[in-house]
Amino acid sequence: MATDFKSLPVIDISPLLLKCDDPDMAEDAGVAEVVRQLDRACRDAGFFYVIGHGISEDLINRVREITREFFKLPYEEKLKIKMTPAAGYRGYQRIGENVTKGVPDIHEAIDCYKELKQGEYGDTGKVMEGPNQWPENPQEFKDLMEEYIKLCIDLSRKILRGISIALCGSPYEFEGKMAGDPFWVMRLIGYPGAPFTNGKPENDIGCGAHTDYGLLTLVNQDDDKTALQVKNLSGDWISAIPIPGSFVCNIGDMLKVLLFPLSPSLSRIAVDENLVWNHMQILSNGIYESTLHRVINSSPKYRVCVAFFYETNFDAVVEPLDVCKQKYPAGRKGSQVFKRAVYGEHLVSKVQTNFAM
Ligand SMILES: O=C(O)CCC(=O)C(=O)O
Ligand SMILES: [Fe+2]
Repeated sequence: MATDFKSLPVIDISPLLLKCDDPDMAEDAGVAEVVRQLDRACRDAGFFYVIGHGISEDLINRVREITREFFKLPYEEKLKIKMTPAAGYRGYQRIGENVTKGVPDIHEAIDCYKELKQGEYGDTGKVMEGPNQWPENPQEFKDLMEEYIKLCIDLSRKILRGISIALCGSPYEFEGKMAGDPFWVMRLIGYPGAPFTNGKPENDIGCGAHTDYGLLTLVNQDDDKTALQVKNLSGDWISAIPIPGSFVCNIGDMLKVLLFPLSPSLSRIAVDENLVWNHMQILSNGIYESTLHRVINSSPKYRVCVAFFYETNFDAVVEPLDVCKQKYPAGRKGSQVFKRAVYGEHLVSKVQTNFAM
């Protein structure tokens, strides 16, 4: 949390989308302005709203509505696509089955992942193999979600071109070996409404404080409940108040890891908050954040959120860039060493510990 932001910036990315297949896009004044705003947002909060993204509001709303219809079905019906290790951790989880830092989260969810070809990534990939489990009811569920996923992949790649220009001038830092064949995760999440006691809502934690572990997340949340909260430097929780038709976008640990040496004492991928950002040839005091956030649905109404996580390639080696290693060979505080992380290994360790099976 780099600053004491009090709200999250709103970025109209339409100028970036117009030019984003042009290798010289960085020279366009409209693109340069979007890049400036993305850079500011990534340094200040790690979170921003995206508008002008080209995905129709109708589709965004329909994706949430069909998810709500599924969660309204009887439990036995939902169990037909139950998530198990044998199903590659794909499918339905009941309330409390997902765990954040040892505490069960008050949500139910369907998890889907990019489908891996058999044997494509050896033993690590094997854990995640298998087709996604789509419900047969509602009928058009699978087709709608597959259409939506394609659009989210495309949009994420384009936003990352803007972030890449902000970091190093080239639009393509997150393509090729790093994220040219990106893994993705989609979580369709339902948070029960808060029960009321003595006229006051009881704030159960829908999703405990965490950072996301990929590159970029696109959150499609209900328009009429404020539940997602983002932590600022002072420790205040700032609400991501819904803006209809927008995505709440946030950067994940992988993006941050690319920029920083890691502490070996941390079991999950996280980095020292105080390190000075030093990327490529550029020296900057800016730090890109993967900011802590949590979800508390204190509304009496059921809340739906569809979170799309755009990741690196499954086998990408994510490690601080060379320039960071040269600058801090033992870590900036002397006690740290550099650690390589293979994204797929990190993911597998997360999915295996995230669920109380
Ligand atoms: O429900 C939300 O608004 C966000 C959920 C979230 O942070 C996550 O699934 O990582
Ligand atoms: Fe998250």
